[in-house]
Amino acid sequence: MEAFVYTAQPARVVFGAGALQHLGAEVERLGARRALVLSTPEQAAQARRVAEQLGARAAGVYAGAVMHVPVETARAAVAEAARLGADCAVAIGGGSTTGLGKAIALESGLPILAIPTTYAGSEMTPIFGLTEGGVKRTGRDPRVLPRTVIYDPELSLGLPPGLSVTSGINAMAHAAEGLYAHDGNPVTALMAEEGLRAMAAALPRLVRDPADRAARGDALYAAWLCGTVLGAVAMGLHHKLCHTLGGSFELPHAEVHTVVLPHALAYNAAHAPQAMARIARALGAAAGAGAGAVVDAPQALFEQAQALGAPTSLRALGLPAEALDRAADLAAANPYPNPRPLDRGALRALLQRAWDGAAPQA
Ligand SMILES: NC(=O)C1=CN([C@@H]2O[C@H](COP(=O)(O)OP(=O)(O)OC[C@H]3O[C@@H](n4cnc5c(N)ncnc54)[C@H](O)[C@@H]3O)[C@@H](O)[C@H]2O)C=CC1
Ligand SMILES: O=C(O)/C=C\C(=O)CC(=O)O
Repeated sequence: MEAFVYTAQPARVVFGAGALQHLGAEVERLGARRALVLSTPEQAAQARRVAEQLGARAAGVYAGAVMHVPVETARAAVAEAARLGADCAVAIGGGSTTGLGKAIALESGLPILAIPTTYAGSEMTPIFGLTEGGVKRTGRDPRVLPRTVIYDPELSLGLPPGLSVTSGINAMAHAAEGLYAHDGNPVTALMAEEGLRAMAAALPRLVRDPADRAARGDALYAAWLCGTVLGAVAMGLHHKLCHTLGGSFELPHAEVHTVVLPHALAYNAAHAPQAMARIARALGAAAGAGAGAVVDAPQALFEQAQALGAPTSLRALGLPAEALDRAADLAAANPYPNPRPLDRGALRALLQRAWDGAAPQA
C-alpha cells in the first residue's frame, strides 16, 4: 500500500430513528445553555418544534436560511444570535441551513449541532460557502465543522421524492469525485464506494415509497459517508462546474449536480480508470447485479437519474443557451486538481451535452 495522509474530522454522530429525542442531552453535552435554532422559511414549523423540545435551552428561532448563504443573511443571523445571547446554533434542514450555521460559527465561534434533513452532506465538512454580489466563495475552516450531528430518518420523511433523488445524487457526486481525488486514501475510498452503493440502492426505494423508513435511514447513512469524503479530500471538475453554474447562473444546487455528474465523470473516465471501476462496482452491487454488471459508470449514473425521473438537462433547469460559453470560460479559468487536464473546448462540448440532455460521452 502506498503512503497516505488522512485527517479525520472530529464530529460526534447520533444516528437512528427517533434520535432527535437526544437533542437536549446533546446540547447540554456541548456545554450550551441557549441554542439558536436555524431553518429555512419552509421548515420554520419544524424548527419551532425543535425549539419547543429544547424548552429553556432554546434562545429562539431564526428561519431565514436561503441557498448559497448570502452575506446579508449571514450578518442578520450573527446579529440575531448575539442579540439573543445564543451560545450554540442548532441547524435543522439541508445544506442551506447548515451553511447558515457555518456562517455564524465562522464569525462568532459558536458550536453547531446539525440535524440534516437532506443528503447534501454539509454537516460532515469544514467547508463553508458565502455569496456576495452574486459571487460565491468557499473555504475550509475547522470552526465551521458541526460538533454534533443528529441523523434521524424520521425528519427526512417529508423530503419530496424529486428532491430526495437529486440530493442523493449530490451526495453520490462527493463520493465519485473523492475516488479520483489527488489527496484520496484507502479509508476515504472505502467510505466513497460504500456511500455510492448505499445511496444508489436507497433512491429507487424512496421513489417507490417516500415513507419507507428503512430506505430513509440508508440514504442518511450514505449521505454521512459521502459528506465525510467531501470534507476529507479535494473535489475536481464536477464540483467546480456545479459551483460555477449554481453561483453565477443561480441554478438549483442538487439538480445541477444531478445533471452534470455523468458528463463530468465521462470527461475524466479515461484518466481515472480505478475510480470508474469502483463506481461501477458500487452501482452493480446496489442493483444486486454483482461485480462486472456495470461497465460504464457515467452511462449507468445517467440511466439511473433518468429512471428515477430526475432532470437530465441544464436546459430544463432554466439555463439559457447563451450562458454556455461563459460557463465554459469560468470553468476553464481557475486551475484546480482534476485527473484530466482542463481543455476549454472539451468543457464547452461537455456543457453542450449536459444542456441538451444527451448521454455522457468521453
Ligand atoms: N459546505 C458544504 O460542505 C456543502 C454545502 N452545500 C450547500 O448547501 C446548499 C444546498 O443544500 P440542499 O440540502 O441541497 O438544499 P436546501 O438546504 O436549500 O433545501 C432545499 C429545500 O428543501 C427543504 N427541505 C429540506 N429538508 C426537507 C425535508 N426533510 N422535508 C421537506 N422539505 C425539506 C428546505 O427547507 C429547502 O426549502 C447549497 O448552498 C450548497 O452549496 C451542499 C453540500 C455540501
Ligand atoms: O458551496 C458550498 O457551500 C460548499 C460545498 C458544496 O456545496 C459542495 C457541493 O457542491 O455539493
